[in-house]
Order: sequence, then C-alpha cells, then structure tokens
Amino acid sequence: MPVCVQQASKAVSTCQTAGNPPESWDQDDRSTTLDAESAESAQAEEEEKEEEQKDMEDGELTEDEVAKYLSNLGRSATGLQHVYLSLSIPRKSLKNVSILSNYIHLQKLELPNNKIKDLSCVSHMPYLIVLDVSHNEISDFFGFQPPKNLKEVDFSHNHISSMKDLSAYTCLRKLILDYNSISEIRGLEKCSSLTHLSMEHNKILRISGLRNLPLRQLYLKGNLIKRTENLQTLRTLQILDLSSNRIQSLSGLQDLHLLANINLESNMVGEIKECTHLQYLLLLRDLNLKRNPVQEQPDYRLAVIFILNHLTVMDEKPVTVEEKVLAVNKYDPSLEVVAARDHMTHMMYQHMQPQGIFDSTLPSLDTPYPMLVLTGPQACGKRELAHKLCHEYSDFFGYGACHTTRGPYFGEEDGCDYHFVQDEEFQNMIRMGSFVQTMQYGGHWYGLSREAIESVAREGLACCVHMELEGVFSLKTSYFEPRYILLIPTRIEDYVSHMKARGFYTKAQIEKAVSRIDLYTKINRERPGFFDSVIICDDRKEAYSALRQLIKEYLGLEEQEKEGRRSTGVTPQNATTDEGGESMTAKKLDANPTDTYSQNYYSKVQTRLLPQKTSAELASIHRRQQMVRDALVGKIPRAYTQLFKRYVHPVPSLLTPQSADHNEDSSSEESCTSSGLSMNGSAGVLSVGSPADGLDAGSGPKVEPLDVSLLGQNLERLKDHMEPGLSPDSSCSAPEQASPTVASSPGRPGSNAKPILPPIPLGRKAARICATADRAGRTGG
Ligand SMILES: Nc1ncnc2c1ncn2[C@@H]1O[C@H](COP(=O)(O)OP(=O)(O)OP(=O)(O)O)[C@@H](O)[C@H]1O
Repeated sequence: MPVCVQQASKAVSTCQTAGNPPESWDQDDRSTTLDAESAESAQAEEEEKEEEQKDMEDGELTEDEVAKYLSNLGRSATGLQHVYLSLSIPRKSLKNVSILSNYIHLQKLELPNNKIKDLSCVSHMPYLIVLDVSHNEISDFFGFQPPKNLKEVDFSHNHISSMKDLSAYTCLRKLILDYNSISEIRGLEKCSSLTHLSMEHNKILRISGLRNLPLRQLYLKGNLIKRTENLQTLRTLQILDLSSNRIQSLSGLQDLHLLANINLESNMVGEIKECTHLQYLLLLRDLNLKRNPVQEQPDYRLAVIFILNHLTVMDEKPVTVEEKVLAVNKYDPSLEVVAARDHMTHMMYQHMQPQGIFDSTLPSLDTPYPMLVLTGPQACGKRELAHKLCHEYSDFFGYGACHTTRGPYFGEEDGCDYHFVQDEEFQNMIRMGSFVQTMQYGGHWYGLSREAIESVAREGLACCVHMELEGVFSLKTSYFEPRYILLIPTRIEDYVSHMKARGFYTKAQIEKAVSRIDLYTKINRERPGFFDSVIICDDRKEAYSALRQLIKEYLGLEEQEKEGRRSTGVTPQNATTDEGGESMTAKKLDANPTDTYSQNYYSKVQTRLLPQKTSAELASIHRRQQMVRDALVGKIPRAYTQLFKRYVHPVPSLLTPQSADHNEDSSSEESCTSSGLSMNGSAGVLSVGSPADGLDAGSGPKVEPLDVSLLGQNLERLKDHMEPGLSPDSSCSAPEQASPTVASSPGRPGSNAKPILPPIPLGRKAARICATADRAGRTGG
C-alpha cells in the first residue's frame, strides 16, 4: 500500500508539472509564473532523483545483509581458511549484488526472485558450483567469466533472448533456462557433461544444437516446435518433455533406445500409427498423448497399448494387465482366441434359432460323427486330394462343400467345390446360426455349414473337408472330433511355381501362403498330436498314395485287403465295396472299442468349467486311493476287492448295429468297468456291479487288476457326470439306460492308440451292415 500511495502522489505531481497553463492567464503574469514553475519542477526532479537513489540503496546488497544469509561454513578450496560456502538470499528485491565480488570462496549462490540485471560479480567466484538466479531481470546470458567448476545453473524466468557459446563450461551438468525468450538452442556443443537441459516456455521453433550431448533429461515444453528432429544422436536420453508444442509426427524418436518417459501432451499428433515410431523403444514405460487429436480415434488407448506393449503408464493412467490382454486379443489374437470367438458367435446365433436336431451328426456319448479334415497352406493340394479320396472311397466319404464369398475360379462348380455366395448371404447365414465354423482368408469369408456336414452324414458317409489352420482350431472347439491330416509342402520353390502356374494368385497371395507354411510347421512341432498325421505334399501323387494308405489304416481296409486277397483273390479296389470286406471293416472298427471317443463335447466343456480341486477334495481322493492301496495288500474287508474285477455286463448300445454286434467283447467290459466305478454313498463302500452278477474275487479269468492310478480320477469324473438321484450302479446294471460313461482310453490325437475313424454311420452301407448285424445276432448277440 505505501508503494502504491507513493506512486499515485508521484503521478499527480508529474501530471501537474507537465500540464498546460489555464488560458485565462495574462501575458504579464506569465513570466513570474514560469520562474516559479521551473523552480518547482527542479525541486520535483530532485525529489524524484532522491527517491530513485533511495530505491537503489534499497536494492543494493550490503555487507551486513550478506553476513545474515551466509551459511555452510567449510574449508576454502585452498584448504587454508574457514569460509562460508553458500549464500542464499531469495525475495529481497535485490538489484545490485556487486558486493558479492568479495566473496570469492562461495560454492553455492542462490539469489532467486530478485531484480538483478548484472551478474558480473560471479566472475570473482572461481569455485562456484551451483548458481540459481531464477526470477530476476537478467538479459545477459552467462554475463560473467566462467567459474571452471560450475555444474548447475538456473536462469529461469529472466529476460534472456539468445544463447552464446558455452564451450568454457565443460563441467556444466544441469542448465535451466525456462521462461525466457530464447528462439534457438545453440552454444552447447562443447558442454560434454550436460545431462539435464530445460528450456520450457521459450520461443524455440525447432530442435537443434544438441548433437551428441550426453543429455538424459530434455524439457522443451511450451515452445513452437513442429518436428521431433535432430534428436537421433541423443543416445542417452531417458526423459523427453515436448508437451505444448505443435508436433504432428513422432518420427525421429525411433533411435532413442533409452527413452523411458515421453510427454507429448497438447500437441497435434493425429494418427495412431505415429506410435509405431516408438515401438522399438523397449524401455519406454510412460507416454503422455493427452490433448492430442489422436485421442479421438476409436479404440485409441487399446491400439496404443497394443503397439507399445511395454508401457506401464499412459496418459497419466496406469496400464492394467487387463488392458494389455484386451489389446492383444483385439489386434493380434492367438489362434485359440480367434477360434473361441468364432465358436462363440456360431453357438450364440445357433441358439437364437428354433432348435432342430441334426440327427445324422448327433454326437453320441462315446462316438462322434466321423469326419476327416485335410489342412495345410493354400493350394497345397488338399482340395484336390479331398475330392480324389471321396471319389475313390465313395462308400465311406462324402465331400463337405464349404461356403465362400470368393468368386469361382475357372472350372469350379457351385455346390461341388464350394457354395459360392454373396457377402450379404454369408453374413445372413452367420446370423441364422448356419455355420459350425468360419474364417476370413485373403479378404473372403469361408465357412463350413452344419447342413454341409449333415447332408453327407444323411448319406451314411463320413464327411471329408479341407480348411486352413484357423478352421482346425475352430472345429476343435466344436463337438465334432474329426481326424486332422496336415498336408505340408517342403520344397518351397516347387510350391511357389505350382501356385504361379495356376495363375490365380498375386505375388502377395503367394507370399502369404508361403509364410503360413512356417505357422503350420510350428504348430506341428510345438503341439504334438495336434494333427493326427502329417503328409508331405511336394509331389501330389506321392501325397495321395500316402493319404490313401493312411485312410486304409484308419478304416481297417489294409487287413481286409490282405485277408480278401488270401481267401478270394479280390483286387484292392473291389475290396472296399465287397460285402465280405465291409463286414471285415465293421469288425475291425468295432474290434477296437477302446479307441472310442469317450470325451465327448459336453464332458470336455464340463471338465474345462470344473473349478480347481479344494484341499479337502484332494484329501478325500487321497483317502480313497489309500483305501484301494490297503485293499491291494489285503488290509481291507473283502468287499473292496471287488474293485479289482472286470465287470462283464454288456455295455448299452448307443452306436450302430456293428457295435451291438460286439457287446460281448472284452471292450464292452472295459467300457463298463471304468464307467461303472462308483461310490456307494450310504454304505461308504466302493463297488462295481452287484453281487447278484456273480462277481467274486478270484473267480474266473475275467477278474483283472484295475489301473489304480486312474481310480481317483475316474471316481471324480464319474461323480461329476452323475445326475443327482441316479444310482451309479444303474449305469451298468441297466444297460438299456443311456448313462454317462467315462471310457478308459481316450484314443485322441497324441495318444498311443492306433488312429481309427469312428464307425461310419448307416447310409449307403446300411444294407450290408444290417446283414452283418443279422449274422452277428444269429451267432449269439
Ligand atoms: N471353412 C473353411 N475354413 C477355413 N478355411 C477354409 C474353409 N474353406 C476353405 N478354406 C481354406 O481357405 C483357403 C483358401 O481357399 P481357396 O479355395 O480360395 O484357395 P485355393 O487357392 O483354391 O487353394 P486350395 O486348393 O487349398 O483350396 C484354402 O486353404 C482353403 O482350404
């Protein structure tokens, strides 16, 4: 307030002195008035000068004052005297600090928030290390002789408009020049120790003059910078703040491999793809792109997190694990995720439709509908081989034609190779729940419809289809359990020239197909059993004969041929359609019931959904296993020994007449034994079958030891599969009832079981198979 009053009175007096005289004054009076006036103004000037002088004296640092603020008593650099090393005088409106020339031993000088313009006193401080003259009125950049050890300088909030050569300041580590009017960075070339440079809120138009500096932190916030240029030599840079500039592109940052923190808030970055310039900065953890146009891009955050997957903080918000997983699932989902999504989509749309039963492909409890899938990269010959196979083994296989939105190639027929449909129709079919699986390949949709499989199944044939790897993954999530045969080219040149020769493919398509060979081989290498068989398809003829051989093994036709040739001398071609051969095939198929697929779709899903066992449950399993072990060494009453007997009751026929034909085989026993393991809840006794069945320890050759290691597992599985109120024993004692079964041998890919297709359903072969069944019935079924 006093200052204001003083200023106001000063203004009034000035105004009065400088104002024009009133017009009414006459000429005579004028001379005397002027004399008086000049005397007054001289007096006023004198007063002003005195006031200024007083002000100067106020802003002048005196020895007494210095004495008050000195601190940090220590030894002088020469080590001979005790001296004060630090002086800190903030907010004193100091203007003249020339007295400090006498304080030559100062190592730290802090004079922030004063009115200092001249710093020449620093020239007399050769040992100065830290200088803070922020918030002053300095316009002369480093206007003093260089103290050779000067390490930290703060010139922020001054009036500096240009930089000068600082080559004498080789020790300078930290330089703060925020809030000045500097338009160009220069003079720092020789500052070989400079690790921290801050020039925020200046008028810098472009980044320059930083070449090869060992900077770790660079702050250039609030300038007029448009490009992230001339930074590539700052190899040690860790923190870069370029917020509040005009940057559009992030190109130029890609070589700064130590960057951990980039602040680009309030710039003009508009494209997500700009982040790809940062994707190889593996140490980058914190990126701020707030208030950039890029924020408006859909899924901006997820996309950036996907590109820069090492980020832990983005736009000042921590990046969560969930976000990282979401980002990967969105932009580069694994084959499993794609398959799961595909399956989910089709299941959902299917369930939204009125439910109809596809009777021919309906999965039974232990035998799925038989399917054969040929897979491999595009144009490896799988389609050709599938057609050939279905033609030669037309009594066993029918070709399942997929739907596609691509147009037919020359010579392709609608309904034969594919069902060619428009995109709209394909999408409609998806929404109608028509597909089992779909995939996009080369910009077109492909899909295997339920109806395509069912129409083959209605013919009494197994369905043979071809598809890419994604289709296989998807099909594996469905209740179908096909055999998968991988056809893989190994001579890449031949493969490429074959594709070129077909004349359908662009260079990019060929490259894509070739690149996918690795994907197939990788899956085959890393997931043993994922494919049931692998056939090299460099030579189509050889590939087909390998496939043919495999199929004959699958169908059991090999032995049939041998037998047939031995007894009747029929040719292999005839053998497949020969009635005797057919019955042989049926026999072969049923003679290995341990190969049936017990883990049907529902139990698979159930198993996946089962929670982890609690410690109580594990203890229970352990107890029961112990009981069994005790029984083995005879410690337990006789009732337990029944566990180790094979159950001989015939298994209910859920399959074809062929399987009924073999119910008396040991296979049925096995199936029932494993499925019949049960816990008698009331008695707390484990039992198999009923005593009424005449089972007794040691009675007859049918008593075989049970695989004890499987016991706990089977008990648990059975428990899970049992409906409440359903007696476990009833599964065996009432064969006509379709009870849940848990077969002992899964016979799935990767198991040691010889691969065999499930029984071909009734159809074209019905008459012959019925005849076989009749014969079996007559002989004792
Ligand atoms: N339903 C499906 N699911 C997944 N992939 C499929 C499906 N139907 C076809 N495919 C595969 O899509 C790829 C492209 O099919 P397309 O018929 O256009 O190729 P192509 O050049 O004729 O090669 P190919 O001789 O292997 O069929 C092929 O590898 C094909 O096997």
